[in-house]
Amino acid sequence: MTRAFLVVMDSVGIGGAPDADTFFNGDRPDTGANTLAHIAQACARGAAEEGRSGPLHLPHLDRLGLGAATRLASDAATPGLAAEASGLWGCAREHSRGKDTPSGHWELAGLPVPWDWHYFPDTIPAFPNDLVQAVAQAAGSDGILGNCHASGTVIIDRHGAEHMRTGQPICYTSADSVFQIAAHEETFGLDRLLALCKAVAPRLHAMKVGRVIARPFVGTPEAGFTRTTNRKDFAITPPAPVLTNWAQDAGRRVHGVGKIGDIFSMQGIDDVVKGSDAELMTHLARLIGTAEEGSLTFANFVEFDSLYGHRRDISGYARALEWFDREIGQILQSLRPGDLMVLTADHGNDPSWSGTDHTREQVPVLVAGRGAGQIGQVNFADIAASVAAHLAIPAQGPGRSFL
Ligand SMILES: O=P(O)(O)O[C@H]1O[C@H](CO)[C@@H](O)[C@H]1O
Ligand SMILES: [Mn+2]
Ligand SMILES: [Mn+2]
Repeated sequence: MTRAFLVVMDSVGIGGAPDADTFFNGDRPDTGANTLAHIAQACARGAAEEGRSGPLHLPHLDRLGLGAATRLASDAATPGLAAEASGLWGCAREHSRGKDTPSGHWELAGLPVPWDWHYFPDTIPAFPNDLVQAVAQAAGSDGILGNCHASGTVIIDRHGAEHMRTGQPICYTSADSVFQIAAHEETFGLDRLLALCKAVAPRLHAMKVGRVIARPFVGTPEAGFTRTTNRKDFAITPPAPVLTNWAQDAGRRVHGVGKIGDIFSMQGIDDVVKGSDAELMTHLARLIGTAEEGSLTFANFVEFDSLYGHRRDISGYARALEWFDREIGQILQSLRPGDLMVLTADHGNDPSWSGTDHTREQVPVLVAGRGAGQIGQVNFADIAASVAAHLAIPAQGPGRSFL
């Protein structure tokens, strides 16, 4: 028996999506967006010097094949990433018509999204009146604030004081199929915010809006507002069994790390640990020591995306990558013979791009524990099929194992 660790570096895209021209940030198509390459290029020209310095330094990921995968996906220059790949490496493309976290993760888990998500228009108001009424009623408020496309940090600065005064929830969306509700943890109440999201989620899911996201924050108008780690996503349940179900149905343990539980509505998942990425890394290290033979551990590290990609913070993103690389270097050393670790991503979020939304990109597929070589260009669902093949459990859906 062997174990599998599937680790998603949220939004670490490597460019080259063949359908990038059909996805947008505002009016600009995502053609040419390349999260990893553009960060590497900014670092190399000294344009990412906050809290770090010089060329992007990712020796462990690069040795697994990150630079090689990026050049395969997109032909982009990857200064600083020039190692001879010693892992099994390739790049993967997504087929679902969404560049969001659930679309990416479901497809990585073997299930391309079988429908078109509902997106709210980039207009003010963004939400239909009946939805606004329903949300206000569920919140027990006179109305809602926001009602537009926005960045989550900008909108709490804009409406935080009024929200504290009126008790109206701040509702906003993005280029993703999301309905996000921001509210103050103390004046509005965290439990009340979670209950509100849970109450309105079925209505939004029925519209094929992928997620209702609770966005709690703290602070004051004078000192400013900060979001907390108590974010919670209420996502549509995957409409068919995915990798986690395949494993559980075969009698295997399935451990979730980070937002995996939310993304899959806990389908097929035995237990989940949550926290900051630093805390999640500690949990992942612990699981490398304790995960049962034959088990699947599925982890998501979200801060690349939430703290740096959406904020268009190139230095911050580079710092996060360099931190992750150091940590994963340690983790790779503690894998046991027979263990498989796959490092990949769910979409891009190029911090050098315009707008604040995800970018349609291919993702890296970096495999430790199964020798060296080139996988080439594969599909997201092939990752699920490969993990299933490694665990010797039956797979479903369109994926084909590359192992
Ligand atoms: O700007 P914030 O609130 O971080 O929102 C981002 O987070 C959402 C979920 O990942 C995305 O759809 C994007 O809107
Ligand atoms: Mn994501
Ligand atoms: Mn995101």
